[in-house]
Amino acid sequence: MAPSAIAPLEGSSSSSRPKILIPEKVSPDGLALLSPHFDIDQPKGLSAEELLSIIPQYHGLIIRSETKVTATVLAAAKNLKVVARAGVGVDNVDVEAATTHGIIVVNSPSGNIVAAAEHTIALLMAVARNVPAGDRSLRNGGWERSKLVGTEVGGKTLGIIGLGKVGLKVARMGVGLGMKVVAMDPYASPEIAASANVTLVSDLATLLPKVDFLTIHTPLIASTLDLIGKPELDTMKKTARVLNVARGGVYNEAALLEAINAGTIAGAGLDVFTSEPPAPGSAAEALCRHQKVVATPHLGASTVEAQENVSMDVCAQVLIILKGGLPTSAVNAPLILPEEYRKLQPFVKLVEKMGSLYTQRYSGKGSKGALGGRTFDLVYEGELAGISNTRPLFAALVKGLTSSISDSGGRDVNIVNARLIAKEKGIVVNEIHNRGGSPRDLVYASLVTLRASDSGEGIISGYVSGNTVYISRLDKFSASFIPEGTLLVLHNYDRPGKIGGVGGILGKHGINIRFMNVAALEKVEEAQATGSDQVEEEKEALMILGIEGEVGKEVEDELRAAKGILNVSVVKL
Ligand SMILES: NC(=O)C1=CN([C@@H]2O[C@H](COP(=O)(O)OP(=O)(O)OC[C@H]3O[C@@H](n4cnc5c(N)ncnc54)[C@H](O)[C@@H]3O)[C@@H](O)[C@H]2O)C=CC1
Ligand SMILES: O=C(O)C(=O)COP(=O)(O)O
Repeated sequence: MAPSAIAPLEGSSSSSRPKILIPEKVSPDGLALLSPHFDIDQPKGLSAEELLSIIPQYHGLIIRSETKVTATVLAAAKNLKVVARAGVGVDNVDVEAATTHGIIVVNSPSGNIVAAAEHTIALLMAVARNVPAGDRSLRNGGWERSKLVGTEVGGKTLGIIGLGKVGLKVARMGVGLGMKVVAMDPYASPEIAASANVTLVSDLATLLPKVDFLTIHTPLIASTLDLIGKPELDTMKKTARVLNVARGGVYNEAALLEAINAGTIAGAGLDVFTSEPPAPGSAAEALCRHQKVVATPHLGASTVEAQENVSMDVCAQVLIILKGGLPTSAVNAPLILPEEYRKLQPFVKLVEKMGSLYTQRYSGKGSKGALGGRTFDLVYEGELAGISNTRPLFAALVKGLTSSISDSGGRDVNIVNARLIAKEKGIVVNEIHNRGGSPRDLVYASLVTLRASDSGEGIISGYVSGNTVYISRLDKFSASFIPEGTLLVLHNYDRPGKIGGVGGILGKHGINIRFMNVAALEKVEEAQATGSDQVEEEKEALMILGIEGEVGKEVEDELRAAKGILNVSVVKL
C-alpha cells in the first residue's frame, strides 16, 4: 500500500496533534484513551519499506509481533517518543537502538499471560489426545479410533524451561491436571517454585531425560536461541512431546523435525516459528504439516480478554509518555515498583524545575558558570532517601538543567537516555541519599537539594506538598514559592521601601505581579553574618516575584540600576 493511502482513523483530522501509527490489529478498548488527544493511523499490510518512509511523521508506534522495528526504522523515526508492544515479547524491536535514540519501549508484561498459559495447555492436551487429527479424520468421513489412541497427562512429568510469568501459570495448571512439574530457570525463586509444587533443577541435563512433556517459556534472547537442538533432543525420552508457545528459535526447528521424523521425539505442539508465517520449504513449514505436530498461527495471546488487557496497558502508557510523564512498564529502563512510582511522580516535576531554575539563575556566570563539565550533588533527605531507584529523578534533573539551553527544550531527554545525554554534555550528578536521621530544618516529609559540588555557588532546595512543588531555599536564602511561570529573582539589601520601588518599576511597564515572596537569609548564614566578632553587615534578601508579561532588557536594566539591588534574573519555569 502506498504511504499516501494511509487512512486516518475515523474522526481524526489532519491537525498538528501528535500522531500515532498502529500497523497491526490492536483492540479498540485502549485506542479510545488516545483518540481524543492524538491522530491515529491504522494502515493494514504495511511493508517494511513503507514503514521506513512514513515513520518520521509519528510520535508513537503501537505494534504486536508482526512489525519489525529495526535500528534503521528507529534511526529514521525523528519524532518517535515511544514504541509500545501490545504484548510481552519485544524480540521484534531493536531495544538497544531505541535506547540510543531515547525512544522508550513499553510493553504489557502480564496482560496476555493467562492466554499464553491456557494456549500451552490447549496444545498439551491436543497433542496428548490427537484432537486435531481426530477432527480432521471425522471431517473427511473417517471414524479412526484405534489409530488415534492418545496418552494421559495425569501422573506424567511436565518439564518447564523458564519459570517466569507464563511458565509459573503453566506449572500451576499442570499441577492441577495431576502432573509432576519440574522446572529449570537459573533466575527463578526457589520459594515461589516450592509454593507452586514445582521441583527446580539446576540444568537441562538433569531436566530433559525426566520429562514426558517439555514446554519453554523464556524470552528469545542470544542465550535461548537454539536452546533445544539435536544434542538436547537426543537426551529425551522417545515418548516425549514438546511444546512451544514462547518464540520460534528456542527449539532448533531443523533438529526438531529430524527427531520427529526419526521417531526419537513423539510429537510437538507449536504456536510460534522462526519465520511467521513459515517460509516455503523451511523446516518450520514441514513441522506445521507434520501429522505428529499440532500447529497454530501464533494464537497464544489471541483471546478477547488478553487483547483488551494489552491494549489498555500500552495505550495508557503511550498517553502518559506523549504527555511528558513516566511509563509503568518501560522495557529499556529499570522497573520501578508501583509504590515508588507514586512517591516519585511529584518529585520528578520538582527536580526538573530545580534543574531549569539552576541553569537559568547560575549558568554563564563566571568561569564555573557553564553547564558542561560541571558536577552536581542531588541530595535526597527524609522519605525520599529510602528510595534506591531514583533514575527518573536523575533524568528529570538532566532534562531541567538542559531545557533552557537546548533546541528541543529538553523534550528529547527521558529516563532512557538521560545518562547518555549527561555524559555527552559533561554533566556529572552525584545522587546522595542522606539517610542519617532528621536533617536540619527538615519539616517536610522529603527534601531535595541541588548544589554545585565543584564551586560554592548555587544551591536550591525544594519539597512537595500534596501535588504542589515548592522551592524552600535559593542561594543562601530561605524561600517559599511555587516554581511555575515567569519569575523575577531580585537579590537586594533588605531595606524598607524596596518592594514599593520594584512594584513601581514593573507597574510602569505594565507588568502584573502574581505573587511575591521575600526570602530572608537562612538561619545559620544569618548567625554567622551577625556573629559577635564580626562587623555587622547590611542584611541581604531575595525577592521572588511571579509575574505576567514580558520583562525586556530595558526593565531588567532599570531594576538593576535601582538602589540596593545587587542582581536581577528572569527565569521561565
Ligand atoms: N505465543 C504467544 O502469543 C505469547 C508468547 N509469549 C512469550 O512467552 C515468553 C515468556 O513470557 P513471560 O513468562 O511473560 O516472561 P518472563 O520474563 O516473566 O519469564 C521468562 C523467564 O525465563 C527465564 N529465563 C531466561 N533465560 C533463561 C534460560 N536461558 N534458561 C531458563 N530460563 C530462562 C527468566 O528467568 C524468566 O523467569 C516470552 O518469550 C513471550 O514473548 C508471551 C505471551 C504470548
Ligand atoms: O505477547 C507476546 O509475546 C506474543 O507473542 C503475542 O503476540 P501477538 O501480540 O499476538 O502478535
